Amino acid sequence: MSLYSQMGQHSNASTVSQELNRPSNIATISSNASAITTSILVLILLYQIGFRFVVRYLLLHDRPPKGLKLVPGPVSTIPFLGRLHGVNAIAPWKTMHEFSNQYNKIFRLTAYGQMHIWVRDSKIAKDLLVKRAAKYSSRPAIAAIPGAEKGGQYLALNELDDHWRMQRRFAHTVFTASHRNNYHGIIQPEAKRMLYNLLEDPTDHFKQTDLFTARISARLCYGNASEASRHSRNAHEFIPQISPTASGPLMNIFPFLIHLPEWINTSKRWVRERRESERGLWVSELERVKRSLADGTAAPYSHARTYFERLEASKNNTGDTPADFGFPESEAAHAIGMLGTMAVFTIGGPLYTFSLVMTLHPEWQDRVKEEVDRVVGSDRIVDLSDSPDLPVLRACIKECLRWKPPVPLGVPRLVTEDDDYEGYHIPKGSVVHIIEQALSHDPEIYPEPTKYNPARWLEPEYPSYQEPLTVHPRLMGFSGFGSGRRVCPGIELTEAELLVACGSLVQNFEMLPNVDPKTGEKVVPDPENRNSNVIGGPTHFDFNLQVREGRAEKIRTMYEEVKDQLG
Ligand code: HEM
Repeated sequence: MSLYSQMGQHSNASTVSQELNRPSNIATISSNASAITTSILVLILLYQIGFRFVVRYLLLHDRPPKGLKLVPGPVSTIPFLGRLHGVNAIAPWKTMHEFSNQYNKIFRLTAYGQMHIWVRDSKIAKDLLVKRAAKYSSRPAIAAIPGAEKGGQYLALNELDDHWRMQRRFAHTVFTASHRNNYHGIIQPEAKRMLYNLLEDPTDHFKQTDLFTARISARLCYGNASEASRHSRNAHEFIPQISPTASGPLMNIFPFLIHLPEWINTSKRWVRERRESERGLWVSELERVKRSLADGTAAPYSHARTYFERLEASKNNTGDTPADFGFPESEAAHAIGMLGTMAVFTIGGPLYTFSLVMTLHPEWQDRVKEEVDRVVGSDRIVDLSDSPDLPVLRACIKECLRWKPPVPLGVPRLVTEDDDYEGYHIPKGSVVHIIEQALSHDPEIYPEPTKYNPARWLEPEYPSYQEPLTVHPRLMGFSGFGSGRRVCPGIELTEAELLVACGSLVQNFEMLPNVDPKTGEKVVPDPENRNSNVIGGPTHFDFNLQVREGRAEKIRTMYEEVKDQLG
């Protein structure tokens, strides 16, 4: 078909013949023709590029090398966007758990042109994250926080580079020192403060459990809890901002939205403002520690103090002092701030779940009460040294983390080299997720997995039972904290805070369901009401927190004794 006849399809025929008969228009016609030719060539070119993109990127991109196959997975019905529909945006771990039951322990799901590999088996998780750690230990970018994976801004999100190595060494050093020194005696006084505040206002439990974790975190990081509420606020905004779920910015599900201006995509402003305020907070906290070291008023221990002392010592290095951590003060603000942030909501979630299960399961509350009363008595609260004698308390805590995992889909890993695993091709650039919800609900290890049953950690007939009970059950080694190079560095701190806080709660309070004044029926909280954050927990629920007989006076006296040390 000639160009003229193509033109004729789009114009009135008589008008065209009239135009053709006019000699003065011949030049115009030929220049129009060449413009149209160019346009069509451009269109063909774009079509070619588009076609190639579709064929190569969407179809061939996922094609495995000869002899290997792709990990199986649900069919994508929306080109490029992939299989987003049908995923429960409030509780995506439920969908992934269901898919993982259909596919044999490992499946693939492409979303927005990105291959995601989902694993529901602890052996495969270990094979990939531990045995092949060199390929599976980086982190993917987060659309809503561009660049978060670079420059040592957020240890937990950083790719596997030197910033990560230096900060990971720092985290190991400060957490080991804190653990060896019983967290510098911070946890118990803070637990007494929490008990006192709950006595004053028993309906304020959500805020008080949150402040308990935020204050300990701030004191460990900076030796001072005066900004604990700001740290907590930042943590509670940070976590949805990194979540690819209903609670976070839509950009984390549809990354192209990042290109829209702030006035259209208002969550960009939310992220920017939080990051600016976070940087201000982290820098000013660090500067305060620096000033207090100079004027001799610094707390005897803080992670920030350790940073500055090492820096100072390495400047005057005589050969027998350890080297500094290698990163500048501007990065230290982030290294310390991130550790502080992570220790708020991670522990707060299970602590809140504990109140929930004690309310739902009075039989277990009675068993913990009996154990704590017998071991600890009535004149003091639980101490870390009581741990070997409190297996029932430890079992009830660990069962909270198994029953409602705080990180139900793990923290994603980026694959940095092509891999072939058991005949499956796992391409570089894929994102691997370990479905903790499925691991901790594997019926072969945890019979009747949806049932809250701490006995599975205490009685030999259960597959998860381990001896001796003076040590087990414990959180160290539990799948919920990940594995390999990026395993959670906060496990011991979690264990310590939960032991003291949960034990003290049961020692001093009864946790009961509310009663509807009209019907006289118990109002039982619904354990399915959880937020959808990547690291989550129960949403606010109501229950009746009643001080135990004879405990009110004890709580007041204990608080008076420590009030001045709280800072
Ligand atoms: C119940 C409590 C907690 C749970 C369930 C938990 C779970 C996790 C998980 C699943 C990961 C990813 C591990 C992986 O990629 O294999 C992680 C990483 C991390 N956690 Fe925790 N965590 C908890 C408490 C804490 C606490 C108290 C801190 C204190 C600072 C903390 C700091 C971190 C950091 C910094 C990372 C990143 C490590 C890295 O990427 O190298 N976590 N945590």
